[in-house]
Amino acid sequence: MSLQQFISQAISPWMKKEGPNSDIVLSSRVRLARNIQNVPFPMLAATEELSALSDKINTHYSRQSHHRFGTIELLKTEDMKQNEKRVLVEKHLISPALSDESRAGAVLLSEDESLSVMINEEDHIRIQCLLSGFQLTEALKLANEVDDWLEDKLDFAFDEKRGYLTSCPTNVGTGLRASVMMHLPALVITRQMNRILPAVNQLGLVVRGIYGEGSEAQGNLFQISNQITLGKTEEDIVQDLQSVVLQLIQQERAARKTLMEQSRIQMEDRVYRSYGVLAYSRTMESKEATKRLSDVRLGIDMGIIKDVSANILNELMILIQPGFLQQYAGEVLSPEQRDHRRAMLIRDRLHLETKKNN
Ligand SMILES: Nc1ncnc2c1ncn2[C@@H]1O[C@H](COP(=O)(O)OP(=O)(O)OP(=O)(O)O)[C@@H](O)[C@H]1O
Repeated sequence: MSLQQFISQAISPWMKKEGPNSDIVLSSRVRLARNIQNVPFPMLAATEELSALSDKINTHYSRQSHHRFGTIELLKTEDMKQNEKRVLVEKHLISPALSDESRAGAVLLSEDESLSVMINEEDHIRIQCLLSGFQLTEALKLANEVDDWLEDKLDFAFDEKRGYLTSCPTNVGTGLRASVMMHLPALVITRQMNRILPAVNQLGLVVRGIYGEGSEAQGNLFQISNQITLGKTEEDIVQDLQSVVLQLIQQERAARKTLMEQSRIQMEDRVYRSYGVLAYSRTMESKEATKRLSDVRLGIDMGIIKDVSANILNELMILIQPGFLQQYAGEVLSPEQRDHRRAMLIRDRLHLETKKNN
C-alpha cells in the first residue's frame, strides 16, 4: 500500500469490523515499547544511528508478509508532507511526536492498519495493535506475536531484574500500555463521571482524551489505560484493566436504561436536536460537532435513531479533523473554511446514510 492509500480512507479497515461491546468500547489498543541493545535512546542517539535502525527495519520487514497482518509497509516521515503526517496522527497510526520531532522517524503499517510500529519515536520501537470493540486479550496476543517477529532480527534491550528498558522510566518492565477508547455519554449526562474518574485513577489507571496524553475528552470519548508497567505480568495488567472496563460497561448500560425509563422525551429531544443541527448546519466548530455526534451515536445505540449506522461516530470523528478536511480539500484551509467544510461533510454523510436506508 502506498502512503496515498493509507491517507485516502478515513476509516481504517479494522474499524469496520464491529468487535464485542462496540456500542460502548469503540476500540482496544496494546502498545509495547522496545529499544535496541547498545544503541542510545532516540533522544540521545546520533541521527546516523537512528537512520541505520530505520534502514535495517526497512530491509528486513518492509513489503514482507506477516501471517496475521498480511503485507507490511514501511513509510518514512521525511517522505511525507506535513498534512499527510497530520492525517496519520488523526487516524491514531502515528503520534504527534513522531510527526513533529522525530529524527529518522518511520512507521511500519499493515494493510488493515490494525498494526502500526513506530520507529525512532520516544523509544526505538513502539508496537501498536488496534482492534475494534473490547478485545484487549486478543490485542495483547497479536502485539506479542509482532514482538517475537521483530526480535528475530533485532536485539532488544532487556535487563533480567528490570525487564525491557525504555526511554521513560514509567514504561520500564513490560513496556506495555493497554487501553480502551470508551463512549460514556450516559455516565456524563447523569453526572457520574466526576465520581468515577478519581476512583479509576486510584486503581492505577489513567484516563485520557481521544488523542492520548494531554488531549481533552471530546465527544464523551475516554481513553482508559494502565499506569503501571513494572512488577506485574502483561496478562495481569490486561486483566486488571479488563475488570474495570467491564464494570464501566455495566454502569454505562445501567445509566442508559435509567435515562430511557425516566427521561425518554428529554433524551429523544436531545438526540433529534443534535441530529437536526448536524444534518442542516452550514458551519460547525469541531467541539460542537463531536458533542452532537456523541448524542447521535447514543441515539443509535439506544434505538432512538434507526436509519443511521453506528460506525458513523468513529468515521466522522476522524473525517472532521483539520488534517482530513485539508487533505480532501487539497489545500490549506483557514479555521472558518474548515468549519464550513466540516458542516458540509457531515450533512452529506448523514443525508447519504438516510437515503441508503430508505
Ligand atoms: N484504545 C484506543 N483506541 C484508539 N486509539 C487509541 C487507543 N488508545 C490510545 N489511542 C491512541 O494512541 C495514541 C497514543 O496514545 P497515548 O499518548 O495515550 O499513549 P502512548 O503514546 O502509548 O503512551 P505514552 O504516554 O506512555 O508515550 C493517541 O492518538 C491515542 O488516541
